[in-house]
Amino acid sequence: MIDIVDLHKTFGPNKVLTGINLTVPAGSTCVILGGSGSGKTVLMKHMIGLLKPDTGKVVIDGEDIVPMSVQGLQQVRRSFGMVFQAAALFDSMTVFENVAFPLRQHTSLGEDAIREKVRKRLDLMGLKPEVEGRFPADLSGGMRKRVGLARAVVLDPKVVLYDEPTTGLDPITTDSVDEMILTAQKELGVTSVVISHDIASAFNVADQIAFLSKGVIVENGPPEQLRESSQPAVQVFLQTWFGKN
Ligand SMILES: Nc1ncnc2c1ncn2[C@@H]1O[C@H](COP(=O)(O)OP(=O)(O)OP(=O)(O)O)[C@@H](O)[C@H]1O
Repeated sequence: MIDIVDLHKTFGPNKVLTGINLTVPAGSTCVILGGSGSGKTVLMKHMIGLLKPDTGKVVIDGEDIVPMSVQGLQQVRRSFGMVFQAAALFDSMTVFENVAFPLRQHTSLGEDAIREKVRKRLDLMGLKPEVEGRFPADLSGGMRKRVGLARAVVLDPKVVLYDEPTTGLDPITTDSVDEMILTAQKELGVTSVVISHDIASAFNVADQIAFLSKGVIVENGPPEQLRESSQPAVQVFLQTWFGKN
């Protein structure tokens, strides 16, 4: 579904990505792990064409998006759902209107069809119809995340990108966000890319973990492979994490 080939990106003197190769098969979940400033967000922005690489390819569903025009990219972005660290809901809109928003923007569905679709997605994320009329400020952090994911998947995307979805959450809420990511994968068959520095969560949800360090992916494979990695950068990261917990 996603194939990144020899991607390089420099900002002035700062060589952020220096030859990234990454394949994410359709329907699987890839977690991109790495320390602060290692280039995770920059890599994710290339996947939706928000940044253009200096060199390299970003193939999404068989098409290289690097040479695409703005219109072409808009089309490709329709097949992506995004979940941000802060749920990024519209505070002045109800839960229902937040989830309905992409349908109103990008489809010509009638009110009944919109209602049905919104209900289905809220239900999938474990949210009862009673919350539809509430505003984001009245929801817990975990519920806001659920609404954010319901909105991200309302247009039936092929890929969902999660930008540090568990940062700053307590352990129980983190577990429920992990569950939600697994539900979206299982029930909707989406391909997921999760940017994270939360190892516990990465091990919970990943089919594949790619570890980014100094501009390249130094380890890439199932979670067990990361645990047994002999790469110094991975070992330091794991030790720091397990020392902390
Ligand atoms: N638009 C930009 N212009 C210049 N430099 C940038 C830009 N975007 C990112 N960078 C630089 O690229 C490097 C990687 O940043 P990035 O945000 O991808 O890190 P990250 O791994 O996501 O970190 P964190 O976990 O802290 O969010 C940093 O040195 C950052 O300053």
